[in-house]
Amino acid sequence: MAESRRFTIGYALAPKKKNSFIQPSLIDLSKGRGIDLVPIDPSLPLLDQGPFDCVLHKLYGDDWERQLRDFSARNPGVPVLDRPSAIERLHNRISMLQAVSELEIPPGSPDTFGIPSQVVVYDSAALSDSRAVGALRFPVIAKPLVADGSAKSHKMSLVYHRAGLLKLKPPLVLQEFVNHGGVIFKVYVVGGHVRCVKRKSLPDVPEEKLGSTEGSMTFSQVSNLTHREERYYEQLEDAEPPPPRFVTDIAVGLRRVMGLHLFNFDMIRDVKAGNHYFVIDINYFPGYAKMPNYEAVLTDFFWDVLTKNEAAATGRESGDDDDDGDEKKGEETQQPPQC
Ligand SMILES: Nc1ncnc2c1ncn2[C@@H]1O[C@H](COP(=O)(O)OP(=O)(O)OP(=O)(O)O)[C@@H](O)[C@H]1O
Ligand SMILES: O=P(O)(O)O[C@H]1[C@H](O)[C@@H](O)[C@H](OP(=O)(O)O)[C@@H](OP(=O)(O)O)[C@H]1O
Ligand SMILES: [Mg+2]
Ligand SMILES: [Mg+2]
Repeated sequence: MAESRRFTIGYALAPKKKNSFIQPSLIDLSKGRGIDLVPIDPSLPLLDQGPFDCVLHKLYGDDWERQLRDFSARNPGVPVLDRPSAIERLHNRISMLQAVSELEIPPGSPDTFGIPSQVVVYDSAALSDSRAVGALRFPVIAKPLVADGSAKSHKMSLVYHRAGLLKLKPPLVLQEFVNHGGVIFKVYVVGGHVRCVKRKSLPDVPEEKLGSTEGSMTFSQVSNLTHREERYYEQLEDAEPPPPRFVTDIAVGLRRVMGLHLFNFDMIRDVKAGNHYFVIDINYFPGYAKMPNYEAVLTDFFWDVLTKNEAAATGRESGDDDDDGDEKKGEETQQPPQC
């Protein structure tokens, strides 16, 4: 009897990402579907490694991008998830959120979305220039302009007053802080699969403190912190998730606009408006292991990419004519994202 076709996915990930993502449970589930996950050694030339049926990656730097370009030139039929040129816009917090402004969502939902008011500051002089920051309402969150995966790129400051800006180090983005009930909605996208989870966020700034509090507070990766207070978990539990259709529309739209398969985005709900949401962050290849049932979701995604690519290569009718093979299926089988 002929052996059934096996596929090999090469993955190039930083050690921390590899440890969290490449779990034995994912390796085993994929193996059972005929997909072998094989590490790529980033210290060796990519062209000398393989053969691969697909390359999965999250590494930074010009050298890696050049290697991927050379690899694609030599192996035009091998999908690279995702294209470095598409990932690029997520390395800058301005171009990242411009994707949200490019979305065209069909009207019909009572819920609306956008991005918070923000300005980019390139030099220290602009921090004391009222023309640059004058239109912003405080408090603001100061975020490093570059989002390059470094610890530094996650170091934020909540700044209550203009004077608090002076000690900051540009380049950064000053974004208006929005009271949102201390809960963030993280929406994980894996091809056509969308999953929304609730996570810890910064607490609201009480009305009476607005405009009166001085100074600033630094913080980092608050949504990954475990919180010991039981009351907080109740708050998280009670938070009403955004409507599934609304979340899916934004996810599908962002996927199209950005040309990416693997990302998540953070959404908060304005406590004042009640039905207005702000997208505040988009991350390439986020911590999927934190998503319930991630092994099955990723394995299904790998299978779709590989089999549709194979069908396209062998000229068979795949029943799907999009560039990456999973979009149509994703829409047809789109599960409502759960929070
Ligand atoms: N405009 C805002 N209004 C209120 N809270 C905000 C705003 N922007 C960010 N936050 C809070 O700060 C946290 C960090 O911001 P952001 O998500 O932009 O940073 P990040 O380091 O890129 O996060 P991640 O770990 O998801 O990559 C958010 O999870 C949220 O709790
Ligand atoms: O290390 P960089 O490139 O900065 O990427 C991070 C993202 O910015 C975060 O959003 C990921 O955490 P979440 O999956 O909780 O969003 C976070 O997940 P991780 O810490 O589990 O790897 C990272 O993917
Ligand atoms: Mg975030
Ligand atoms: Mg981020």
